[in-house]
Amino acid sequence: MASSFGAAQVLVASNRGPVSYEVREDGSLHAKRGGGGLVSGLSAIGPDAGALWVCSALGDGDREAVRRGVGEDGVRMLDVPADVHADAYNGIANSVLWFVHHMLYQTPLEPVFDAEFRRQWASYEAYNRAFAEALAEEAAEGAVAIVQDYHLTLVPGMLRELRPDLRIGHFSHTPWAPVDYFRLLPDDIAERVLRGMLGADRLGFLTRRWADAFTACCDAVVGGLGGTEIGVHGLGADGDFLRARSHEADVEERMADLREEIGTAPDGGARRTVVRVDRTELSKNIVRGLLAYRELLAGRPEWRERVVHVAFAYPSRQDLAVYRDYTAEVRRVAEAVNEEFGTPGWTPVVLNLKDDFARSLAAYRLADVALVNPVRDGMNLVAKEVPVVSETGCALVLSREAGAYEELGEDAVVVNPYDVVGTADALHEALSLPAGERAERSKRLAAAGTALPPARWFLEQLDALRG
Ligand SMILES: O=P(O)(O)OC[C@H]1O[C@H](O[C@H]2O[C@H](CO)[C@@H](O)[C@H](O)[C@H]2O)[C@H](O)[C@@H](O)[C@@H]1O
Repeated sequence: MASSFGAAQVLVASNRGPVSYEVREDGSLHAKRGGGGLVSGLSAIGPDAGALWVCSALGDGDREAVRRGVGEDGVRMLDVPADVHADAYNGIANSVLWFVHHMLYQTPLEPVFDAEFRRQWASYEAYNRAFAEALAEEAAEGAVAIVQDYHLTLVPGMLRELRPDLRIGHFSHTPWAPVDYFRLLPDDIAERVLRGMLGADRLGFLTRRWADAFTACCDAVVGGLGGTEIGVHGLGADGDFLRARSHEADVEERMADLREEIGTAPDGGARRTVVRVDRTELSKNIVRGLLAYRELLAGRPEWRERVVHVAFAYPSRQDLAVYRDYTAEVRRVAEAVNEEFGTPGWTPVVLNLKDDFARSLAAYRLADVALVNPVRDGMNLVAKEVPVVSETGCALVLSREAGAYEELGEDAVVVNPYDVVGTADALHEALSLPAGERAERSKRLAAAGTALPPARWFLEQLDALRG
């Protein structure tokens, strides 16, 4: 296949691919774009640029597509048995590795690594092996393979054994846990994860902080990095795409709807908007964000009727009870704020639980303040995207625990994500910034946030990997 990456063939491997399928009532298959920050980042360099993307079939629609031989050029979907995928994805990747790196365990009772965990771990190994074998089969002599994220930590080591001729990279889109937290994992598993990743020639991380944490874990658990190189590549937003997409007709339509829902202040002026857009993900800290907004309205009554919090909490990982419970809590707290403060002409929180990309872009355009307050986050692309699209320039309230803080911290209003009162104060400060200063800061945030757009982010890694 022709590639825009030069002579060597390029392969990418990730759990979630660039496309997923739905079976319609009439039995036809409908393709839609895959979701999440990783996919948005990789889409700019995937099949269209000539890379082969190996990913997993994720649901019945995808499995049906594989069975019918329906697919896109440059994408190979692996039909791993559904129970093996569920154990690997829900069980190990999202309930163990994600929790470790985001430090989400309620440690008096969790984690418990029992026989069930060991059974799921066997599936995680089988799942990783399926990827390694597919990559080994697809790769031409001397090809470059870049493996993505915590779902596939064992692939580099397995692939190295099968195909010593390849250049192998791995990129982590999550934070990396500090040594003491990483060592909650059983010793043999901690070692397997690190040795699996160290099978790569080069490992990439989103920030220096996560790269250093990984190095510290290797020093403590396996005596160092061996010959593996470490690189930092801070994935940025795709400014050109966002600017163009946010002016398409569907976004304009939704702007009109949103403007009506936001309404006008009692003096007839425009209401301010505090916007957040997240998957309903435990690490994103949506509930404390709502409590901070409540605190703002309680402690500074001058903002009542003058501000609306437009919060997007898209469905995520709903197979896991803890995510379903979190979604219910987000809804409960948003309703409680509306009940406590709402008036006939003012809904303080406009909560959106349905996935609608065009509507979130409309909210970006209307944003006066973006609220990004994760307890821990690999990067957080929303922090980088809103300043690019916001029409009047937006202020950014940003958690110091988001990877994006390393690049955007100077022009953001920075918060400790656990401090609800501090976050309420930050919201007040952001809402009160003089228009000129807000616009200036927003311009600098947009420039920093688009400094390494996805295509360059990927090319940078390829160049480094090829030496
Ligand atoms: O595939 P899902 O289980 O639905 O989850 C979606 C993605 O979540 C994580 O995204 C991270 O990657 C982003 C890009 O580098 C980063 O900006 C964000 O802050 C992270 O949370 C996960 O790492 C991906 O593998 C998932 O596909």
